[in-house]
Amino acid sequence: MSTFSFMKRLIMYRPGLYAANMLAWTLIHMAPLVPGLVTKAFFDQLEGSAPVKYGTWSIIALLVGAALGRVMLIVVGFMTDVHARFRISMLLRRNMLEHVLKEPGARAIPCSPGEAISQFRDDVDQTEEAVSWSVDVLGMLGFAAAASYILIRIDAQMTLLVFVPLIVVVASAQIATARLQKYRAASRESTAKVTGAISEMFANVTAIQVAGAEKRVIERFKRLNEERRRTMVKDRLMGEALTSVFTNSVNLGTGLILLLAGYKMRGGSFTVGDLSLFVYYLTFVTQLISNVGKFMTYYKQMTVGFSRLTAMLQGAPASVLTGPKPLHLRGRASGKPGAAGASVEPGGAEEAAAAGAIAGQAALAPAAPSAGSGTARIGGAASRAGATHTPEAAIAAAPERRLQKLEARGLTYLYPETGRGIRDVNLSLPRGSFTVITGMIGSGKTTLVRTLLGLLPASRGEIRWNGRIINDPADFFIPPHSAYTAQIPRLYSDKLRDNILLGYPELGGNLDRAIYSAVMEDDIQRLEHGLDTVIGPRGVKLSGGQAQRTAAARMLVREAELYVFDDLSSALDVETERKLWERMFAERGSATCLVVSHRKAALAHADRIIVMKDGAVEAEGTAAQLLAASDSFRRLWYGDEGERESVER
Ligand SMILES: Nc1ncnc2c1ncn2[C@@H]1O[C@H](COP(=O)(O)OP(=O)(O)OP(=O)(O)O)[C@@H](O)[C@H]1O
Repeated sequence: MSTFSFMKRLIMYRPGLYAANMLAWTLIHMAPLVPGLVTKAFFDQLEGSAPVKYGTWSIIALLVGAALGRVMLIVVGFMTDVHARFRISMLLRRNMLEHVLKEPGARAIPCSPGEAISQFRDDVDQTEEAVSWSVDVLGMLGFAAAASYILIRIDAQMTLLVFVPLIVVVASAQIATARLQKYRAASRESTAKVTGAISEMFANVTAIQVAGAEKRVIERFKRLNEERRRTMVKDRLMGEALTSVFTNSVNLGTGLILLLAGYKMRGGSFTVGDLSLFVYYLTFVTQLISNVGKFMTYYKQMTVGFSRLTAMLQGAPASVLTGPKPLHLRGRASGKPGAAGASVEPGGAEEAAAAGAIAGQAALAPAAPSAGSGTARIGGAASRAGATHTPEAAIAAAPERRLQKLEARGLTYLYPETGRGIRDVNLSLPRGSFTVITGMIGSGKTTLVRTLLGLLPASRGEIRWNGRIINDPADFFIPPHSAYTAQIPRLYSDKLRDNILLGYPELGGNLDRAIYSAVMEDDIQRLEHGLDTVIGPRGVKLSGGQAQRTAAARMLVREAELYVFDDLSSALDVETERKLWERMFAERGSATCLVVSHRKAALAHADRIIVMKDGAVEAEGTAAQLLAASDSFRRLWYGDEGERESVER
């Protein structure tokens, strides 16, 4: 899609509002024609070169009326402009957010969160600016045409002599703004590098101290600052030079008019009224040229912004950005389907999606009403409490959706950046089974569970739930079908309770049970305000183990058929981990578990262990079978904590 079509589609989102805005601004730009002519008539009367048509008071009334009229037009113009701008930027942000929330959670954005935020803010603002300035073009050209016609009729030679050089000066200055843009971009980039370096330093104080790297870090910081100083000086110098050209070109033009007018007035071919009209229109013509230049600059910036916004779509068509959608949130209260309106904590799309914080229960919509006995679950309070509004009610109402068997065949996902990932993985999880995926670092364990859950887009393979192919795993693998705890917990600066519930209803003791299963009851007692303790940005007030168990409790509070843990126990001590698995086994009922772990406490409980190597399944079986058959497994088993546990299962 070209930038022009992009702009056209944005305009067509609210064509009536755009037309009203354009009408208002055309009138605003054309309005100065009137006071110019009134002033000319006034001076011509005074001079006696024109018959007296209006008294002094009539002329004052006309001028005041014209000024008031323009003020009112400007008020209307600002109102239409604000409305039009808001709709354009909100449509873009809404559509982008909806797209990001629909993308596989682990690759929802193709850049860092900071860059994505800057695109949501700056690129959208630039687009809004360009579309908003496009309404001025008609009025500015209209004024230029009318003013030129009037002035040429008075004195064609003088019009040419004064306006042509002026147009050349201002237009050249406008062309120079391209260079200004370059300098501005460079100064912004160098500022971003300096702030980036500061945030990296603050985030890595310990690493810098441990490596004794203070001197090198400061040297680098100095270099970045020096680069910033140079780019900022260029930027400011160019900016000030251009401003002075724009400001002084009016004075220059006025000087030229005075020189020529004096000469012509002596010859009697030029009146004082003509002089006033030339001087009056001169200001507006200069403004006009500079405004046309501004529009061209904004248009260029929009082209850059548009390509960055399109890159955010990761291959989806650019028309996604401009799809006409309602902006209001009516009918989108939390808990209802609809991704864009749902409240999702920033930065945690993957975990929030998997934990069911996004209210996307669309996959369950056509649930057939039929009776079914509830199954025992860790977080099963909701259905026991008869809370029919919870997602679990959907499973209760549609027992055929209860997991009997989950299968994956030929599952493949390779990261575009490294070409590594997983290849042709087969998996079969019967109801109630406890399967552990294990393997060396980088063998593909996380990639496998993420691809299975739709958090990464599989390039090949199929996933079947009770034999039925799941086409959109990202929409399907959410509670009550499945709940997931990611390897790195994403916590928010909020109360511990809200971090666990993430908007889920607290019903019939489900929270207490989840806390117990996640072995958190003692930690909560030790916290100053218990569950109401605010845990700080990213949960900094919690230890690594507490953060992981909070994430586990978040998963366990949701009733699900399948629980997926990605290396849940990596920050837990042996005793806490033992308790956690014991409680899981006692509480999970018939729920199915898929666990990434290399720890014996999990491996020893497993019905089936899958050993991953270089992105493929290397061996499968129980711990006893694998200890006999797999070298890799023996290394993992005996390499763990130095324990020598016997295999009891
Ligand atoms: N975001 C990414 N971009 C590119 N390559 C990646 C990315 N994440 C993982 N990989 C690569 O994919 C392969 C599998 O990684 P994965 O994280 O699935 O392994 P893992 O077995 O879960 O490792 P760990 O035990 O450290 O969690 C590795 O070779 C890794 O380098």
